Amino acid sequence: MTMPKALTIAGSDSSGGAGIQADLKTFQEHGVYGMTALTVIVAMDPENDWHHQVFPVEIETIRAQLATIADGIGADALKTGMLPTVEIIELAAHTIKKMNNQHVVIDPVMVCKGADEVLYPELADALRDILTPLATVITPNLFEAGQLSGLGAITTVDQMKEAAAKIHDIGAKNVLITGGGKLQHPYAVDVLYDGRHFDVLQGERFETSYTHGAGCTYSAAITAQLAKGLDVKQSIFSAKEFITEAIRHSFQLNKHVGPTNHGAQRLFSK
Ligand SMILES: Nc1ncnc2c1ncn2[C@@H]1O[C@H](COP(=O)(O)OP(=O)(O)O)[C@@H](O)[C@H]1O
Ligand SMILES: Cc1ncc(COP(=O)(O)O)c(C=O)c1O
Ligand SMILES: [Mg+2]
Repeated sequence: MTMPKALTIAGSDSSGGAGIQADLKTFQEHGVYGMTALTVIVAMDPENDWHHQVFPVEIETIRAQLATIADGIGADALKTGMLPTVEIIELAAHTIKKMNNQHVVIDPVMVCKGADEVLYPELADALRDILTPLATVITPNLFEAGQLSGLGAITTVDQMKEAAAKIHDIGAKNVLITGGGKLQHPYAVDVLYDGRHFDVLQGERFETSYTHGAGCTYSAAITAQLAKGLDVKQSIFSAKEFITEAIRHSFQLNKHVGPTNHGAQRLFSK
């Protein structure tokens, strides 16, 4: 048999809800064979209020992992997650161009939920200039969309549309800005712009702080559906249902963090 294959170029979240762990669990839920190039390891300090500690992987180690897939296997779709240095962003971009993949999902991770601070402020420019033009779909959250578009704080759906148009101008084919729990709105609103139309996706919104890894899970679900051959809109609409169920059934891990439930659609949907 053959299986659709997806690659994620992303970081490890030791707590298991976000990063490469979220990506692999989500690929698996979709029946997609997941492969990885690990860029950074994130650990959380239990003695220091769950402070995020970030350990980048050596560039040569990342290069070797990417060669394994780019030169040795191939992938039907790929996504990026946390990329902790400009050099690593450049390497990811170089590999994406070399692979000439039709389905490239860029999750321009600049912040970790829970930590809520910019991990590497100097990376915003590199994510905008180097990776954004390569995206079939880019999935910034509100903060990241403000950085990429140059609009700063985004607080309304109209501003999400304005930011999406600006990010499309930078070269991303489809821009999906996630409003999530941060936007003051009765629904969990995401705005999609393909250069012609705006789609406003309204999902059921849950009053919960257990949304760790939501963005990773959402972008991985889009990647998995693209790998399976769905078109961009179908992939995004399906992924929105997947993340809504994952948040409906999210749970507490400890007093600091609650991840989305990657298996929720399989476990609880009728
Ligand atoms: N409280 C919530 N209830 C329902 N959906 C949510 C909630 N928070 C986030 N989402 C959805 O989860 C997906 C990921 O968005 P977001 O949380 O903004 O990403 P990130 O984790 O990158 O900050 C989006 O579809 C968003 O609308
Ligand atoms: C390795 C890694 N990637 C990405 C993220 C971003 O997670 P989210 O999906 O909540 O935006 C985190 C957050 O902790 C992380 O540790
Ligand atoms: Mg995110």
